[in-house]
Amino acid sequence: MEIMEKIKEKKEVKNIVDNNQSKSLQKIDIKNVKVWYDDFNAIKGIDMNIKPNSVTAFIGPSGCGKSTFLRLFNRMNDYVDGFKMEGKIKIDGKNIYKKKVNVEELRKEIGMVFQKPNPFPKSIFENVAYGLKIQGIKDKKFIEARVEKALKQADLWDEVKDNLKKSALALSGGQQQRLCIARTLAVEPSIILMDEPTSALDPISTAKIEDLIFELKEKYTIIIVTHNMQQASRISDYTAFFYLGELIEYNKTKTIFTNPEKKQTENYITGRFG
Ligand SMILES: Nc1ncnc2c1ncn2[C@@H]1O[C@H](COP(=O)(O)OP(=O)(O)OP(=O)(O)O)[C@@H](O)[C@H]1O
Repeated sequence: MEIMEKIKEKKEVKNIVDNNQSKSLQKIDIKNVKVWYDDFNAIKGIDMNIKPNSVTAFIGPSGCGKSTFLRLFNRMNDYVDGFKMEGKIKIDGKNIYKKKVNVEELRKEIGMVFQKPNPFPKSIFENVAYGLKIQGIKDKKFIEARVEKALKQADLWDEVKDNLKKSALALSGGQQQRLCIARTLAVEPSIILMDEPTSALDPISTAKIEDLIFELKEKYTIIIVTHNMQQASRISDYTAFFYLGELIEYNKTKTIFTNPEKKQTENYITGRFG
């Protein structure tokens, strides 16, 4: 091969690698997203990238649009009357609002944990196995192995392994929330959305969930809405501050909490409003 051709070929390979690298730098790519509930403009044109294997905290005063924005990623707002969205959201490079997207498939990739633990009135085992069963998986051994793995990942296995048939409703609030995390993990999503997951829990259960989030980020991309500034600064890598439907500031958590660029961010994190 001529030397010039070899150089050209090397350059092309490098370009492919660079493109792939820049793609893999973002798990979620959000472009000019706007949301309305009927005439009310709840999200006013947000651009943002979320990095894989990281924890991103959404903070901001009540009603600023954090939950609305979070629920865009698993298309949960689709069920809300009067909801309308503009803009693009790509997950792993794919536009999740394209008409042909299978929303059930999308939700396998994106788990969600809510403010109040919401186990089903079923046994501990059935709660964790639920997502696998509705996917049509019947292999008992496979399901048992996944349930055990998910309960271990959620740091609940040791507490429940001898009582898997017990009702999930008999667990404490903190245990129920870890069960809900296990239920989410059992279907092996790549993103976990958490909407104030510890606001109904006592400090010890909160600490357990925070430790868990920290461990889970090795394998998952986690986005957490929180009103607790200490929590955001303890567990997140990146923090996004929202106000009145706009993304005011988004940066490394350390920067947001030690040296924010905007006065509004500083006022919020120091408790001067919100
Ligand atoms: N289903 C809905 N129908 C109409 N308006 C809604 C609906 N859900 C939210 N909104 C409005 O959209 C705005 C953003 O609400 P959202 O719940 O996303 O805010 P938030 O920042 O998560 O608030 P909080 O911290 O109190 O949970 C608010 O003004 C709210 O009243």
